[in-house]
Amino acid sequence: MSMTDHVIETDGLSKRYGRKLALDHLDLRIPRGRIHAIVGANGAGKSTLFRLLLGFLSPSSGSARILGRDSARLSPADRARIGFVNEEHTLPGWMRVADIARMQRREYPRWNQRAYDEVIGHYHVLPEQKVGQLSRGERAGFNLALALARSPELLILDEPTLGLDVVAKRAFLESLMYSNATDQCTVIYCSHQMEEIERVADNLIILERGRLVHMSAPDEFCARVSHWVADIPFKGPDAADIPGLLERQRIDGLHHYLVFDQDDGFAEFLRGAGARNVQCMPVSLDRAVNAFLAKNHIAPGATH
Ligand SMILES: Nc1ncnc2c1ncn2[C@@H]1O[C@H](COP(=O)(O)OP(=O)(O)OP(=O)(O)O)[C@@H](O)[C@H]1O
Repeated sequence: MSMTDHVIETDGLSKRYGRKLALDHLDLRIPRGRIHAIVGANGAGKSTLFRLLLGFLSPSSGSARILGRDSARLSPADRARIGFVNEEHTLPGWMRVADIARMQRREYPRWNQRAYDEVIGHYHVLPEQKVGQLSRGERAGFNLALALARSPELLILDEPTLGLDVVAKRAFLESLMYSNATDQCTVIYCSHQMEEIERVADNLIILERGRLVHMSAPDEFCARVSHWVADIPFKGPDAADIPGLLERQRIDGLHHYLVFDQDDGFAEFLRGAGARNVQCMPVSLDRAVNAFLAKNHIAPGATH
């Protein structure tokens, strides 16, 4: 482990695919412990970042370290400290659940049977079932049970609930959140599902076109976005004049504004623009992140 105790450290990390710059001088530091969510629009560079961190791709420039090791030179022993679950859940369909668990128990010296039993206990998975017979949700749970039982120091979950129904998503999140095994490791959770992130994440990391644009606790981020409703006759102020504007809409004759980093001064601004009634409302994380991502030209400095 490095002196700084960051599980992930990138310095000026860039990845270019031909003319496309997928990661753009990314400086990211993720501290050890807790659950960190990485979010970003499609194509923001999340999968590229994971591939670079795990050494499956080489950077165009800059460097990446994972658990204090250079990503480009990970040994099998380093890899054994890292768990990775994605939506593909690639296990041989013809093998039985019990046989895979037995094989992994032998293969991984830090195997934690209690963690395995605890997580798999959330699912109706029978040991004699073949992987190919499991439902998508059961397969996701089985993968999570295996990943946590290997006692990783770092567990990367890349869209692990993609394609699962609401019940299966909830089962997955609960088995993750209530597992004692997660106390011992740092979890990186990558998802487009904000309600999941709201429930599990301690830290929210937002990537936009290969750059880090925000990092803070999710509720701190939410508190910086506010929703204002104003009763303004006629068309209201021009978008270019509205401070911190992320999104605006006109619904039933009322003007709705989602704005970033605005305080009571914004009410004054709206009154100055002719508003008779002004109301401010809190915003869900889903709404806040999506409005933030939809608005390209506002990119506040990342907070560490
Ligand atoms: N092998 C490749 N060749 C060319 N361009 C690529 C390649 N892989 C990714 N890209 C481009 O790099 C950018 C980042 O892609 P990446 O898959 O890392 O994004 P992402 O954030 O994981 O997206 P999503 O949320 O859709 O999975 C995208 O614009 C994509 O088109």
